[in-house]
Amino acid sequence: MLRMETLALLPASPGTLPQQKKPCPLVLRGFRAGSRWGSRGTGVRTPARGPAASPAAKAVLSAEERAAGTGRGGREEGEFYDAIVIGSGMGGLVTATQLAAKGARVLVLEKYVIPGGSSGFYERDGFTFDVGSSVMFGFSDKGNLNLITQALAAVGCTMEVIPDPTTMCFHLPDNLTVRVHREYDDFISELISKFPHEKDGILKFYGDCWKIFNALNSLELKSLEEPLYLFGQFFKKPLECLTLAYYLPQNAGAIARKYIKDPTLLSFIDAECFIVSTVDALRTPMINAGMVLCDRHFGGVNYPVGGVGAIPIALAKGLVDKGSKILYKANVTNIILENEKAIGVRLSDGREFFSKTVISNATRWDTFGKLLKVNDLPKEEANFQRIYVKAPSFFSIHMGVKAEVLPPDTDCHHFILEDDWARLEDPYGSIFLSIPTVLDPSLAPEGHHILHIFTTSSIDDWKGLPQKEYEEKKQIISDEIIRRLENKLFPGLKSSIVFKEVGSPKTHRRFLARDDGTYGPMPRHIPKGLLGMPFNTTVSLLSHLFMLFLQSIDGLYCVGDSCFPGQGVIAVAFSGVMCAHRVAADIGLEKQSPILDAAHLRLLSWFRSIA
Ligand SMILES: NC(=O)c1ccc[n+]([C@@H]2O[C@H](COP(=O)([O-])OP(=O)(O)OC[C@H]3O[C@@H](n4cnc5c(N)ncnc54)[C@H](O)[C@@H]3O)[C@@H](O)[C@H]2O)c1
Ligand SMILES: CC(C)=CCC/C(C)=C/C=C/C(C)=C/C=C/C(C)=C/C=C/C=C(C)/C=C/C=C(C)/C=C/C=C(\C)CCC=C(C)C
Repeated sequence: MLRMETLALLPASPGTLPQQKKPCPLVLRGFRAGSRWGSRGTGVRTPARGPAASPAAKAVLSAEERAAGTGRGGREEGEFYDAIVIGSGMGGLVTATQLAAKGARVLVLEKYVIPGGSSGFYERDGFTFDVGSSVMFGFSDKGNLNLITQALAAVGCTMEVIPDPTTMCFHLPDNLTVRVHREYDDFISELISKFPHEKDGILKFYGDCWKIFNALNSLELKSLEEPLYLFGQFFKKPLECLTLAYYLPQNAGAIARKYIKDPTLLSFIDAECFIVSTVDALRTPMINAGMVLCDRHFGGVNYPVGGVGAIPIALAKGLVDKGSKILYKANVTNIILENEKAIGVRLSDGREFFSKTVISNATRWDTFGKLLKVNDLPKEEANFQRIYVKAPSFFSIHMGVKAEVLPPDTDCHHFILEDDWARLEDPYGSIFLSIPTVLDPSLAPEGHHILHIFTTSSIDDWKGLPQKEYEEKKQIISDEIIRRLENKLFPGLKSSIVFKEVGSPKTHRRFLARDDGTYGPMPRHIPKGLLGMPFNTTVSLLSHLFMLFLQSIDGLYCVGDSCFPGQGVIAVAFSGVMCAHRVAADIGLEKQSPILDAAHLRLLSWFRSIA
């Protein structure tokens, strides 16, 4: 039987998976400008809008299957797959479902008991908590960049979402408060009202973001590692592709500095970028900034009914419906190589599975440091580690509070840095706060809200502590963060807490299987935009000499936040779309040209080496 744990990030029991409405068309619920959902603060709630009776989770994974450690279809040893995906984070699931939709037979192997990784959920005392971010980009019903919506649609799934009228509220030093309204004009007017002398600069910087977003939004998004597709896009949309090529090696901070001089406004742009990349604007690729700073106004930030964890559950169900498989409690310990080609994987319990291709959704540090048993780090990996280091992990607090502690019309997402801009990137400096029950009250018992608070923290702070000191440290740091929130936003917060669970970087490492609990890669120095970020193929373990003649693919691919374009749920979804396209081409499900491939992959590899 599944052993119950009391640490954060673990569902309370198989019976307490969040329930999800039966699939229904994507619907953006209307919202009243200036007012918010429900009548928070009074304890009176709007009618439950969230989960209906049928738990989608059960459709994905029955209690018996969970106990047996298998998904549907019993034991799969001996079967041969087109692709094995290690890990069911959003990156892995999008790859798997896209491949299944193209007709491939896929096996997803997930170490944990439910799908989703950092986009998973857990339940406690009637609260349904998102493990990671509750800020969902790419989840609208328009354009080409709604990649979450498209990923669900590819396997016949749709979900109901709730639009967030204010995508973020910044609480910054010198009492600067900026609300990022869903309507772009409202946001820009608010920002200009705080910095009237920088009106031109503001319009130019965010104008450049729109150039990027509009170019991205006009393309059909597939693998940039597939030359037939890439040349086709250049042919169809030359200006848009050249715009993207122009911004590819640039960072947001440098562009902001071309137009803006006010140091406080530049610091605000740093904070905007920190959310996108966990580093300041000078180190944030302009393409990523353009994508996020505009999608929040174009498609908007939309929250899925039933919580973020409902997305991977729906994808896992769609995958199974397409005839592919997912196994839980399947801890991959080895990628099996034969003649320098990845041919399968071995699990910690000794089971082996074989396939044409292997795709790792584990971080690159885990993939190349633990799963691949090779003596020397492949040259491309060494190059990646030269440019990128592991971003710190997170200290997170999941709380249930009495509803009356929140003032009426409280926003859903907040970023708090009270006194000193210099503390933006310091451990425990900036605080991220999401209150998803502002949008979907059904995630908490009547009269209560969820507060999900997180801040950066390094695993080094937590290593080697005896259990008692570890618990005391969690208590001290969480008390301090709650005190800061009490001072800045919610007087009386501490006494309103009815449930609290604290996770440290060790918790993230343990439950998300991420090396040092890292949030993802961050550039060591100022990067050349996105130029150095690896795509999905891994360069052959054979000598580079062969690369012009042999396809530089050894059957192993990576997907997730340590691949182009980096951290973020929407970013890993794009990584999944790219990966699935490249793999499908390599196994004959999409068009490809081996000769062009070899030259193109070599060229991209050279670009990365000069980054
Ligand atoms: N606090 C937050 O807001 C937060 C925290 C972390 C990540 N995130 C978001 O999620 C993104 C990451 O998504 P992702 O898809 O790259 O990865 P992920 O970490 O979400 O998922 C990886 C999955 O692979 C599984 N896995 C890892 N090693 C395995 C092994 N050896 N065998 C079997 N399964 C294994 C893990 O259990 C996990 O489910 C981040 O960039 C970030 O945007 C958010
Ligand atoms: C190839 C070559 C060389 C060239 C060519 C040119 C071209 C064509 C190019 C193209 C390109 C492309 C297509 C690109 C794309 C890109 C993309 C899609 C991107 C995306 C991105 C995204 C991102 C980054 C995202 C992110 C997000 C995030 C991170 C989020 C987060 C959140 C959080 C943390 C939460 C917060 C909270 C609070 C505050 C509460």
